[in-house]
Amino acid sequence: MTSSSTSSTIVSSPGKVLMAGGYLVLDPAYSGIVVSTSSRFYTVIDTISELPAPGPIQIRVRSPQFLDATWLYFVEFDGPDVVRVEQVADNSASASATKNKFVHLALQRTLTLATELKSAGTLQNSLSHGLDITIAGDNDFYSQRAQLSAQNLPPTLESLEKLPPFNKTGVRLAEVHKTGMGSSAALITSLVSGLLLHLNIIPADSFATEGGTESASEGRKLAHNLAQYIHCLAQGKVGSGFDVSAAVFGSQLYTRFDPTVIAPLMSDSTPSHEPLHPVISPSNEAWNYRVQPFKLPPQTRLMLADVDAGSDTPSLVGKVLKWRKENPEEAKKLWDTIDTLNTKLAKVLSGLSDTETKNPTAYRKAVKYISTIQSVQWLANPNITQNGDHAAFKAVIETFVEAHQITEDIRANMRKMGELSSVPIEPPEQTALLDTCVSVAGVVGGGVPGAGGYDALWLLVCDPPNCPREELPSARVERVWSTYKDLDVSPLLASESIAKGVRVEKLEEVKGLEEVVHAH
Ligand SMILES: Nc1ncnc2c1ncn2[C@@H]1O[C@H](COP(=O)(O)OP(=O)(O)O)[C@@H](O)[C@H]1O
Ligand SMILES: C[C@@](O)(CCOP(=O)(O)OP(=O)(O)O)CC(=O)O
Repeated sequence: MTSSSTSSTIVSSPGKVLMAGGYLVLDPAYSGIVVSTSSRFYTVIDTISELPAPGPIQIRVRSPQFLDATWLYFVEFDGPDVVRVEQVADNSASASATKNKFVHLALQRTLTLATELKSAGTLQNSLSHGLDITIAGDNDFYSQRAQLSAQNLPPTLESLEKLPPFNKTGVRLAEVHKTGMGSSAALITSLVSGLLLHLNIIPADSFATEGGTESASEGRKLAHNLAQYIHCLAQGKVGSGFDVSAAVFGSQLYTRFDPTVIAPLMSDSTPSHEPLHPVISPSNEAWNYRVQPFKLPPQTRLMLADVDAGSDTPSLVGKVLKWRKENPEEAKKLWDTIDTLNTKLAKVLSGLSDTETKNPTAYRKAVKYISTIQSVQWLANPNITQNGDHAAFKAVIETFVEAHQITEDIRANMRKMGELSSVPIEPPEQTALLDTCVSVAGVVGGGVPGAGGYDALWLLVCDPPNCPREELPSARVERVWSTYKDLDVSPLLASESIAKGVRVEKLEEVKGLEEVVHAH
Protein backbone atom coordinates (compact mmCIF):
# COMPACT_ATOMS: atom_id res chain seq x y z
CA MET A 1 0.00 0.00 0.00
CA THR A 2 1.30 3.43 -0.79
CA SER A 3 -0.34 6.53 0.50
CA SER A 4 -0.62 10.16 -0.44
CA SER A 5 -0.75 12.95 2.08
CA THR A 6 -2.85 15.31 -0.05
CA SER A 7 -6.15 14.19 1.42
CA SER A 8 -4.83 13.31 4.84
CA THR A 9 -6.48 14.19 8.11
CA ILE A 10 -4.16 14.77 11.04
CA VAL A 11 -5.40 15.18 14.55
CA SER A 12 -3.59 15.24 17.89
CA SER A 13 -4.70 15.07 21.49
CA PRO A 14 -2.78 15.67 24.70
CA GLY A 15 -1.79 13.51 27.65
CA LYS A 16 -2.92 14.28 31.19
CA VAL A 17 -1.83 14.80 34.77
CA LEU A 18 -4.37 14.69 37.58
CA MET A 19 -2.70 17.26 39.85
CA ALA A 20 -5.37 17.03 42.52
CA GLY A 21 -8.52 15.00 43.01
CA GLY A 22 -7.24 11.42 42.78
CA TYR A 23 -9.96 9.00 44.04
CA LEU A 24 -12.32 11.92 44.77
CA VAL A 25 -12.94 12.44 41.06
CA LEU A 26 -14.46 8.95 40.82
CA ASP A 27 -17.42 10.43 42.71
CA PRO A 28 -19.54 13.02 40.84
CA ALA A 29 -19.82 15.00 44.08
CA TYR A 30 -16.17 16.02 43.72
CA SER A 31 -13.96 17.44 40.97
CA GLY A 32 -10.36 17.01 39.92
CA ILE A 33 -7.73 19.47 38.68
CA VAL A 34 -6.55 18.02 35.38
CA VAL A 35 -3.67 19.48 33.41
CA SER A 36 -3.26 18.48 29.79
CA THR A 37 0.32 18.04 28.65
CA SER A 38 2.31 19.30 25.68
CA SER A 39 3.01 15.63 24.88
CA ARG A 40 0.48 14.43 22.34
CA PHE A 41 -0.77 11.44 20.42
CA TYR A 42 -1.07 11.90 16.64
CA THR A 43 -3.33 10.10 14.21
CA VAL A 44 -2.68 10.54 10.51
CA ILE A 45 -5.41 9.23 8.20
CA ASP A 46 -4.64 8.85 4.52
CA THR A 47 -6.61 7.41 1.69
CA ILE A 48 -4.85 4.60 -0.06
CA SER A 49 -3.90 6.24 -3.34
CA GLU A 50 -3.94 3.13 -5.53
CA LEU A 51 -7.12 2.30 -7.39
CA PRO A 52 -9.37 0.20 -5.18
CA ALA A 53 -8.68 -3.47 -5.59
CA PRO A 54 -11.74 -5.63 -6.05
CA GLY A 55 -12.70 -7.16 -2.72
CA PRO A 56 -13.41 -5.87 0.74
CA ILE A 57 -12.54 -2.37 1.95
CA GLN A 58 -9.27 -2.35 3.86
CA ILE A 59 -8.10 -0.27 6.79
CA ARG A 60 -4.48 -0.52 7.75
CA VAL A 61 -3.33 0.88 11.10
CA ARG A 62 0.34 1.21 11.97
CA SER A 63 2.25 2.27 15.08
CA PRO A 64 5.78 2.51 13.68
CA GLN A 65 7.34 3.18 17.10
CA PHE A 66 6.70 -0.46 18.03
CA LEU A 67 7.65 -3.90 16.76
CA ASP A 68 4.84 -5.96 15.20
CA ALA A 69 2.43 -3.05 15.29
CA THR A 70 0.55 -3.14 12.00
CA TRP A 71 -3.06 -4.22 12.07
CA LEU A 72 -5.11 -4.87 8.96
CA TYR A 73 -8.91 -4.83 8.96
CA PHE A 74 -11.62 -5.58 6.41
CA VAL A 75 -14.77 -3.48 6.47
CA GLU A 76 -17.99 -5.13 5.36
CA PHE A 77 -21.48 -3.73 5.11
CA ASP A 78 -24.31 -6.02 5.94
CA GLY A 79 -27.58 -4.31 5.08
CA PRO A 80 -28.34 -0.59 5.40
CA ASP A 81 -27.02 0.02 8.91
CA VAL A 82 -24.71 -2.80 9.90
CA VAL A 83 -20.99 -2.44 9.39
CA ARG A 84 -18.49 -5.06 10.39
CA VAL A 85 -14.79 -4.44 11.00
CA GLU A 86 -12.80 -7.66 11.21
CA GLN A 87 -9.08 -8.03 11.70
CA VAL A 88 -7.44 -9.89 8.86
CA ALA A 89 -5.50 -12.94 9.98
CA ASP A 90 -1.75 -12.74 9.65
CA ASN A 91 -1.59 -13.62 5.97
CA SER A 92 0.48 -10.71 4.76
CA ALA A 93 4.01 -9.66 5.57
CA SER A 94 2.85 -6.23 6.70
CA ALA A 95 0.13 -7.25 9.13
CA SER A 96 0.88 -8.48 12.62
CA ALA A 97 -0.79 -11.39 14.35
CA THR A 98 -1.26 -9.38 17.53
CA LYS A 99 -4.59 -7.81 18.36
CA ASN A 100 -5.17 -4.24 19.41
CA LYS A 101 -8.51 -4.10 21.17
CA PHE A 102 -8.36 -0.31 21.56
CA VAL A 103 -7.75 0.34 17.88
CA HIS A 104 -10.23 -2.33 16.74
CA LEU A 105 -13.05 -1.00 18.92
CA ALA A 106 -12.31 2.59 17.90
CA LEU A 107 -12.68 1.64 14.22
CA GLN A 108 -15.66 -0.61 14.78
CA ARG A 109 -17.74 1.74 16.92
CA THR A 110 -16.85 4.91 15.01
CA LEU A 111 -17.87 3.32 11.70
CA THR A 112 -21.07 2.06 13.31
CA LEU A 113 -21.92 5.58 14.45
CA ALA A 114 -21.02 6.87 10.99
CA THR A 115 -23.42 4.38 9.38
CA GLU A 116 -26.18 5.61 11.65
CA LEU A 117 -25.53 9.25 10.76
CA LYS A 118 -24.78 8.88 7.04
CA SER A 119 -26.11 6.02 4.99
CA ALA A 120 -24.13 2.82 4.56
CA GLY A 121 -23.87 3.73 0.86
CA THR A 122 -22.33 7.15 1.58
CA LEU A 123 -19.89 5.65 4.01
CA GLN A 124 -19.00 2.89 1.56
CA ASN A 125 -18.16 5.60 -0.97
CA SER A 126 -16.00 7.53 1.49
CA LEU A 127 -14.13 4.33 2.30
CA SER A 128 -13.86 2.99 -1.23
CA HIS A 129 -10.11 3.73 -1.36
CA GLY A 130 -9.56 2.25 2.08
CA LEU A 131 -7.76 3.98 4.90
CA ASP A 132 -4.12 4.04 5.82
CA ILE A 133 -3.78 5.17 9.43
CA THR A 134 -0.58 5.98 11.29
CA ILE A 135 -0.48 6.43 15.06
CA ALA A 136 2.40 8.07 16.89
CA GLY A 137 2.85 9.15 20.50
CA ASP A 138 5.34 11.72 21.78
CA ASN A 139 8.33 10.18 23.55
CA ASP A 140 7.04 11.16 26.99
CA PHE A 141 4.29 8.54 26.92
CA TYR A 142 6.90 5.80 27.15
CA SER A 143 9.92 5.66 29.42
CA GLN A 144 13.08 6.68 27.53
CA ARG A 145 15.48 5.35 30.19
CA ALA A 146 16.77 2.51 28.01
CA GLN A 147 17.19 4.77 24.97
CA LEU A 148 19.10 7.37 27.01
CA SER A 149 21.44 4.87 28.58
CA ALA A 150 22.04 3.19 25.20
CA GLN A 151 23.40 6.54 24.03
CA ASN A 152 25.26 7.21 27.27
CA LEU A 153 23.11 10.22 27.96
CA PRO A 154 22.22 11.28 31.52
CA PRO A 155 18.48 11.49 32.37
CA THR A 156 18.04 15.24 31.83
CA LEU A 157 15.69 17.45 29.81
CA GLU A 158 18.60 18.35 27.54
CA SER A 159 19.24 14.67 26.78
CA LEU A 160 15.54 14.05 26.12
CA GLU A 161 15.55 16.90 23.62
CA LYS A 162 18.35 15.12 21.73
CA LEU A 163 16.29 11.96 21.16
CA PRO A 164 14.56 11.70 17.79
CA PRO A 165 10.86 12.63 17.93
CA PHE A 166 8.59 9.56 18.05
CA ASN A 167 11.62 7.52 19.01
CA LYS A 168 11.42 3.81 18.28
CA THR A 169 10.80 1.90 21.49
CA GLY A 170 12.43 -1.29 20.22
CA VAL A 171 9.71 -3.42 21.85
CA ARG A 172 6.14 -4.65 21.29
CA LEU A 173 3.28 -2.58 22.66
CA ALA A 174 2.57 -5.07 25.43
CA GLU A 175 6.14 -4.77 26.72
CA VAL A 176 6.54 -0.99 26.77
CA HIS A 177 7.11 0.87 30.03
CA LYS A 178 4.39 3.56 30.17
CA THR A 179 4.86 6.80 32.10
CA GLY A 180 1.24 7.22 33.15
CA MET A 181 0.30 10.12 30.90
CA GLY A 182 -2.76 8.36 29.57
CA SER A 183 -1.57 6.84 26.31
CA SER A 184 -4.75 4.88 25.63
CA ALA A 185 -7.07 7.85 26.26
CA ALA A 186 -4.99 10.16 24.04
CA LEU A 187 -4.74 7.46 21.38
CA ILE A 188 -8.48 6.73 21.33
CA THR A 189 -9.34 10.43 21.32
CA SER A 190 -7.05 11.28 18.42
CA LEU A 191 -8.12 8.22 16.40
CA VAL A 192 -11.86 8.70 16.97
CA SER A 193 -11.68 12.47 16.35
CA GLY A 194 -9.61 11.93 13.20
CA LEU A 195 -12.10 9.40 11.83
CA LEU A 196 -15.10 11.63 12.60
CA LEU A 197 -13.45 14.48 10.67
CA HIS A 198 -12.17 12.34 7.82
CA LEU A 199 -15.58 10.77 7.22
CA ASN A 200 -17.35 14.15 7.49
CA ILE A 201 -19.41 13.03 10.47
CA ILE A 202 -18.53 16.30 12.20
CA PRO A 203 -17.80 19.65 10.51
CA ALA A 204 -14.20 20.42 9.51
CA ASP A 205 -14.04 23.34 11.99
CA SER A 206 -15.22 21.28 15.00
CA PHE A 207 -11.89 21.64 16.79
CA ALA A 208 -11.26 25.26 15.83
CA THR A 209 -13.18 26.56 18.82
CA GLU A 210 -12.05 25.74 22.32
CA GLY A 211 -13.74 25.61 25.68
CA GLY A 212 -15.41 23.41 28.22
CA THR A 213 -18.92 22.02 28.24
CA GLU A 214 -20.35 25.54 27.97
CA SER A 215 -18.67 26.65 24.76
CA ALA A 216 -17.25 23.63 22.94
CA SER A 217 -18.66 22.75 19.50
CA GLU A 218 -21.15 19.91 19.08
CA GLY A 219 -18.48 18.07 17.07
CA ARG A 220 -16.02 18.23 19.96
CA LYS A 221 -18.69 17.01 22.37
CA LEU A 222 -19.60 14.12 20.07
CA ALA A 223 -15.90 13.18 19.86
CA HIS A 224 -15.75 13.27 23.67
CA ASN A 225 -18.79 11.06 24.19
CA LEU A 226 -17.69 8.53 21.60
CA ALA A 227 -14.07 8.41 22.81
CA GLN A 228 -15.21 8.14 26.42
CA TYR A 229 -17.50 5.23 25.55
CA ILE A 230 -14.94 3.37 23.42
CA HIS A 231 -12.24 3.86 26.05
CA CYS A 232 -14.48 2.38 28.76
CA LEU A 233 -15.37 -0.54 26.51
CA ALA A 234 -11.72 -1.22 25.62
CA GLN A 235 -10.57 -0.97 29.23
CA GLY A 236 -13.45 -3.16 30.37
CA LYS A 237 -14.23 -0.70 33.15
CA VAL A 238 -15.70 2.75 33.63
CA GLY A 239 -13.18 4.99 35.41
CA SER A 240 -13.80 8.65 36.09
CA GLY A 241 -12.93 9.54 32.48
CA PHE A 242 -10.74 12.53 33.34
CA ASP A 243 -8.07 11.27 30.94
CA VAL A 244 -10.35 11.24 27.89
CA SER A 245 -11.84 14.56 28.95
CA ALA A 246 -8.34 16.12 29.12
CA ALA A 247 -7.50 14.64 25.71
CA VAL A 248 -10.62 16.27 24.24
CA PHE A 249 -10.95 19.56 26.14
CA GLY A 250 -7.48 20.26 27.61
CA SER A 251 -6.72 21.48 31.16
CA GLN A 252 -9.83 21.69 33.27
CA LEU A 253 -11.69 21.13 36.49
CA TYR A 254 -13.38 17.85 35.72
CA THR A 255 -16.56 16.44 37.22
CA ARG A 256 -17.39 12.95 36.05
CA PHE A 257 -20.38 11.63 34.12
CA ASP A 258 -22.83 9.12 35.54
CA PRO A 259 -21.77 5.75 34.08
CA THR A 260 -25.39 4.68 33.57
CA VAL A 261 -25.42 6.84 30.41
CA ILE A 262 -23.35 4.26 28.52
CA ALA A 263 -24.59 1.15 30.36
CA PRO A 264 -26.85 0.04 27.46
CA LEU A 265 -23.83 -0.01 25.12
CA MET A 266 -21.31 -1.74 27.33
CA SER A 267 -21.76 -5.22 25.90
CA ASP A 268 -18.66 -6.38 24.06
CA SER A 269 -20.60 -8.09 21.26
CA THR A 270 -19.82 -7.05 17.72
CA PRO A 271 -21.75 -5.53 16.08
CA SER A 272 -23.71 -3.91 18.85
CA HIS A 273 -27.45 -4.21 18.33
CA GLU A 274 -28.24 -1.11 20.32
CA PRO A 275 -28.08 2.05 18.14
CA LEU A 276 -25.19 4.22 19.28
CA HIS A 277 -26.30 7.69 18.33
CA PRO A 278 -29.23 8.16 20.73
CA VAL A 279 -26.79 7.44 23.58
CA ILE A 280 -23.65 9.11 22.22
CA SER A 281 -25.30 12.27 20.93
CA PRO A 282 -24.38 15.52 22.75
CA SER A 283 -28.10 16.23 22.95
CA ASN A 284 -28.50 13.22 25.27
CA GLU A 285 -28.85 15.00 28.59
CA ALA A 286 -27.73 11.94 30.51
CA TRP A 287 -24.16 13.05 29.66
CA ASN A 288 -23.74 15.09 32.83
CA TYR A 289 -19.95 15.54 32.99
CA ARG A 290 -18.76 19.08 33.64
CA VAL A 291 -15.64 20.71 32.21
CA GLN A 292 -14.70 24.05 33.72
CA PRO A 293 -11.81 25.95 32.18
CA PHE A 294 -8.56 25.91 34.14
CA LYS A 295 -4.96 26.80 33.43
CA LEU A 296 -1.74 27.04 35.38
CA PRO A 297 -0.50 30.54 36.30
CA PRO A 298 1.68 32.44 33.81
CA GLN A 299 5.44 32.19 34.25
CA THR A 300 5.16 28.89 36.06
CA ARG A 301 6.00 25.50 34.67
CA LEU A 302 4.71 22.06 35.36
CA MET A 303 7.50 19.52 35.75
CA LEU A 304 6.89 15.80 35.61
CA ALA A 305 9.12 12.92 36.58
CA ASP A 306 8.97 9.26 35.84
CA VAL A 307 10.02 7.45 39.02
CA ASP A 308 11.21 3.91 38.50
CA ALA A 309 9.47 1.68 41.01
CA GLY A 310 6.18 0.79 39.31
CA SER A 311 2.95 0.30 41.24
CA ASP A 312 -0.38 -0.96 40.05
CA THR A 313 -3.13 1.71 39.92
CA PRO A 314 -6.13 -0.67 39.77
CA SER A 315 -5.19 -2.38 43.02
CA LEU A 316 -4.64 0.97 44.75
CA VAL A 317 -8.05 2.15 43.60
CA GLY A 318 -9.84 -1.02 44.69
CA LYS A 319 -8.39 -0.86 48.21
CA VAL A 320 -9.11 2.83 48.72
CA LEU A 321 -12.70 2.43 47.56
CA LYS A 322 -13.16 -0.61 49.81
CA TRP A 323 -11.92 1.34 52.84
CA ARG A 324 -14.19 4.24 51.95
CA LYS A 325 -17.19 1.94 51.76
CA GLU A 326 -16.39 0.33 55.09
CA ASN A 327 -15.72 3.63 56.85
CA PRO A 328 -18.26 6.02 55.36
CA GLU A 329 -18.22 8.69 58.06
CA GLU A 330 -14.48 8.99 58.46
CA ALA A 331 -14.09 8.84 54.68
CA LYS A 332 -16.63 11.58 54.08
CA LYS A 333 -14.81 13.90 56.46
CA LEU A 334 -11.50 13.24 54.78
CA TRP A 335 -12.92 13.49 51.24
CA ASP A 336 -14.61 16.79 52.14
CA THR A 337 -11.41 18.18 53.67
CA ILE A 338 -9.40 17.24 50.59
CA ASP A 339 -12.07 18.62 48.29
CA THR A 340 -12.08 21.97 50.09
CA LEU A 341 -8.31 22.13 49.61
CA ASN A 342 -8.49 21.07 45.95
CA THR A 343 -11.14 23.68 45.21
CA LYS A 344 -9.08 26.31 46.99
CA LEU A 345 -5.98 25.35 45.01
CA ALA A 346 -7.83 25.71 41.72
CA LYS A 347 -9.15 29.11 42.81
CA VAL A 348 -5.78 30.39 44.02
CA LEU A 349 -3.99 29.26 40.83
CA SER A 350 -6.70 30.77 38.61
CA GLY A 351 -6.53 33.95 40.70
CA LEU A 352 -2.83 34.26 39.86
CA SER A 353 -3.67 34.33 36.15
CA ASP A 354 -6.15 37.16 36.80
CA THR A 355 -3.55 39.07 38.83
CA GLU A 356 -1.05 38.78 36.01
CA THR A 357 -3.58 40.27 33.59
CA LYS A 358 -4.37 43.16 35.93
CA ASN A 359 -0.87 43.93 37.16
CA PRO A 360 1.72 42.32 34.91
CA THR A 361 4.65 44.34 36.27
CA ALA A 362 4.11 43.42 39.93
CA TYR A 363 3.44 39.81 38.90
CA ARG A 364 6.60 39.50 36.84
CA LYS A 365 8.75 41.04 39.60
CA ALA A 366 7.22 38.78 42.23
CA VAL A 367 7.80 35.62 40.18
CA LYS A 368 11.38 36.67 39.50
CA TYR A 369 11.95 37.38 43.19
CA ILE A 370 10.54 34.11 44.54
CA SER A 371 12.19 32.05 41.84
CA THR A 372 15.56 32.44 43.60
CA ILE A 373 14.36 31.73 47.15
CA GLN A 374 12.89 28.73 48.99
CA SER A 375 9.17 29.04 49.68
CA VAL A 376 9.74 29.25 53.46
CA GLN A 377 11.70 32.46 52.83
CA TRP A 378 9.35 34.09 50.33
CA LEU A 379 7.86 36.50 52.87
CA ALA A 380 10.80 36.52 55.30
CA ASN A 381 12.41 39.76 54.18
CA PRO A 382 10.87 42.59 56.25
CA ASN A 383 11.72 45.04 53.44
CA ILE A 384 9.73 43.06 50.90
CA THR A 385 7.20 45.83 50.24
CA GLN A 386 10.08 48.16 49.33
CA ASN A 387 10.91 45.85 46.49
CA GLY A 388 9.02 46.95 43.39
CA ASP A 389 5.33 47.68 43.13
CA HIS A 390 4.81 47.58 46.92
CA ALA A 391 1.43 46.20 47.96
CA ALA A 392 0.69 44.47 44.66
CA PHE A 393 4.12 42.82 44.65
CA LYS A 394 3.63 41.51 48.18
CA ALA A 395 0.09 40.32 47.40
CA VAL A 396 1.36 38.17 44.52
CA ILE A 397 3.95 36.58 46.79
CA GLU A 398 1.33 35.95 49.46
CA THR A 399 -0.83 34.16 46.91
CA PHE A 400 2.09 31.95 45.87
CA VAL A 401 2.72 31.19 49.55
CA GLU A 402 -0.94 30.20 49.87
CA ALA A 403 -0.66 27.92 46.81
CA HIS A 404 2.42 26.31 48.34
CA GLN A 405 0.67 25.75 51.67
CA ILE A 406 -2.42 24.22 50.03
CA THR A 407 -0.34 21.74 48.02
CA GLU A 408 1.42 20.70 51.23
CA ASP A 409 -1.94 20.28 53.00
CA ILE A 410 -3.28 18.19 50.11
CA ARG A 411 -0.21 15.95 50.32
CA ALA A 412 -0.68 15.50 54.08
CA ASN A 413 -4.32 14.51 53.62
CA MET A 414 -3.56 12.17 50.72
CA ARG A 415 -0.95 10.51 52.95
CA LYS A 416 -3.65 10.14 55.56
CA MET A 417 -5.94 8.52 52.97
CA GLY A 418 -3.11 6.12 52.16
CA GLU A 419 -2.44 5.27 55.80
CA LEU A 420 -6.10 4.70 56.61
CA SER A 421 -6.67 2.43 53.63
CA SER A 422 -3.21 0.77 53.78
CA VAL A 423 -2.32 1.91 50.30
CA PRO A 424 0.99 3.56 49.29
CA ILE A 425 -0.56 6.75 47.84
CA GLU A 426 2.42 8.87 48.87
CA PRO A 427 4.79 6.22 50.22
CA PRO A 428 7.67 7.34 52.50
CA GLU A 429 10.21 7.15 49.65
CA GLN A 430 8.10 9.57 47.60
CA THR A 431 7.57 11.80 50.66
CA ALA A 432 11.32 12.13 51.10
CA LEU A 433 11.81 12.91 47.41
CA LEU A 434 8.93 15.40 47.28
CA ASP A 435 10.08 17.14 50.49
CA THR A 436 13.50 17.60 48.92
CA CYS A 437 12.02 18.94 45.66
CA VAL A 438 9.52 21.26 47.31
CA SER A 439 12.29 22.90 49.35
CA VAL A 440 14.25 23.85 46.23
CA ALA A 441 14.32 27.62 45.55
CA GLY A 442 11.49 28.69 43.24
CA VAL A 443 9.36 25.56 43.65
CA VAL A 444 5.70 26.34 44.39
CA GLY A 445 4.52 22.84 45.27
CA GLY A 446 4.17 19.28 44.15
CA GLY A 447 2.58 15.93 44.70
CA VAL A 448 1.94 12.45 43.39
CA PRO A 449 -0.38 12.59 40.37
CA GLY A 450 -3.56 10.58 39.92
CA ALA A 451 -3.80 7.53 42.10
CA GLY A 452 -0.31 8.14 43.49
CA GLY A 453 2.10 5.30 44.18
CA TYR A 454 5.78 5.07 43.43
CA ASP A 455 5.86 5.83 39.74
CA ALA A 456 5.54 9.58 39.15
CA LEU A 457 5.57 13.06 40.63
CA TRP A 458 4.60 16.55 39.56
CA LEU A 459 6.01 19.91 40.58
CA LEU A 460 4.90 23.44 39.85
CA VAL A 461 7.93 25.72 39.58
CA CYS A 462 8.44 29.41 38.86
CA ASP A 463 9.65 29.97 35.32
CA PRO A 464 10.54 33.65 34.94
CA PRO A 465 11.16 34.82 31.36
CA ASN A 466 14.58 35.98 30.13
CA CYS A 467 16.48 33.98 32.70
CA PRO A 468 19.46 31.80 31.71
CA ARG A 469 18.38 28.15 31.65
CA GLU A 470 20.88 27.04 34.30
CA GLU A 471 19.53 29.64 36.75
CA LEU A 472 15.91 28.57 36.42
CA PRO A 473 14.20 26.62 39.21
CA SER A 474 13.64 23.80 36.70
CA ALA A 475 17.43 23.44 36.31
CA ARG A 476 17.85 23.25 40.09
CA VAL A 477 15.14 20.58 40.26
CA GLU A 478 16.81 18.64 37.49
CA ARG A 479 20.07 18.64 39.43
CA VAL A 480 18.24 17.24 42.46
CA TRP A 481 16.63 14.52 40.35
CA SER A 482 19.81 13.48 38.58
CA THR A 483 21.78 13.15 41.82
CA TYR A 484 19.01 11.64 43.95
CA LYS A 485 20.17 8.34 45.40
CA ASP A 486 17.15 6.59 46.91
CA LEU A 487 14.91 6.48 43.85
CA ASP A 488 15.62 6.50 40.12
CA VAL A 489 14.07 9.76 38.91
CA SER A 490 13.94 10.67 35.23
CA PRO A 491 12.39 13.91 33.92
CA LEU A 492 9.69 14.05 31.26
CA LEU A 493 9.83 16.77 28.63
CA ALA A 494 6.18 17.75 28.88
CA SER A 495 4.84 20.96 30.33
CA GLU A 496 1.25 22.19 30.19
CA SER A 497 -0.38 22.24 26.76
CA ILE A 498 -1.46 25.71 25.77
CA ALA A 499 -3.72 24.31 23.06
CA LYS A 500 -7.01 23.22 24.52
CA GLY A 501 -7.38 19.52 23.84
CA VAL A 502 -7.82 17.81 20.51
CA ARG A 503 -6.72 19.81 17.47
CA VAL A 504 -6.05 19.51 13.77
CA GLU A 505 -2.39 19.49 12.73
CA LYS A 506 -0.37 20.06 9.57
CA LEU A 507 2.09 17.29 8.75
CA GLU A 508 4.98 19.64 8.02
CA GLU A 509 4.49 21.49 11.32
CA VAL A 510 4.95 18.46 13.57
CA LYS A 511 8.65 17.65 13.78
CA GLY A 512 9.37 14.05 12.82
CA LEU A 513 5.81 13.07 11.95
CA GLU A 514 6.37 12.89 8.20
CA GLU A 515 9.23 10.43 8.74
CA VAL A 516 6.98 8.24 10.92
CA VAL A 517 4.21 8.24 8.33
CA HIS A 518 6.59 7.23 5.58
CA ALA A 519 8.50 4.68 7.66
CA HIS A 520 8.04 1.09 6.56
N1 LIG B 1 1.18 3.90 20.20
C1 LIG B 1 0.12 3.09 20.26
N2 LIG B 1 -0.36 2.52 19.14
C2 LIG B 1 -1.41 1.70 19.17
N3 LIG B 1 -2.07 1.38 20.29
C3 LIG B 1 -1.65 1.92 21.45
C4 LIG B 1 -0.53 2.80 21.50
N4 LIG B 1 -0.34 3.18 22.78
C5 LIG B 1 -1.30 2.56 23.51
N5 LIG B 1 -2.08 1.80 22.71
C6 LIG B 1 -3.24 0.99 23.11
O1 LIG B 1 -3.56 1.28 24.45
C7 LIG B 1 -3.39 0.10 25.27
C8 LIG B 1 -2.83 0.50 26.62
O2 LIG B 1 -3.89 0.90 27.40
P1 LIG B 1 -3.77 1.08 28.98
O3 LIG B 1 -3.08 -0.11 29.56
O4 LIG B 1 -5.12 1.47 29.48
O5 LIG B 1 -2.73 2.27 29.02
P2 LIG B 1 -2.74 3.69 29.68
O6 LIG B 1 -2.53 3.44 31.15
O7 LIG B 1 -1.57 4.38 29.03
O8 LIG B 1 -4.00 4.37 29.37
C9 LIG B 1 -2.45 -0.77 24.47
O9 LIG B 1 -2.65 -2.13 24.78
C10 LIG B 1 -2.87 -0.48 23.04
O10 LIG B 1 -4.04 -1.21 22.69
C1 LIG C 1 -7.69 7.02 41.19
C2 LIG C 1 -8.26 7.82 40.01
O1 LIG C 1 -9.10 8.84 40.53
C3 LIG C 1 -7.16 8.52 39.25
C4 LIG C 1 -6.15 7.63 38.56
O2 LIG C 1 -5.29 8.46 37.86
P1 LIG C 1 -3.92 7.95 37.21
O3 LIG C 1 -3.34 9.10 36.46
O4 LIG C 1 -3.06 7.35 38.27
O5 LIG C 1 -4.52 6.85 36.25
P2 LIG C 1 -3.96 5.85 35.19
O6 LIG C 1 -3.97 6.56 33.87
O7 LIG C 1 -4.93 4.73 35.27
O8 LIG C 1 -2.56 5.48 35.64
C5 LIG C 1 -9.05 6.87 39.10
C6 LIG C 1 -9.89 7.59 38.04
O9 LIG C 1 -10.16 8.79 38.18
O10 LIG C 1 -10.33 6.92 37.08
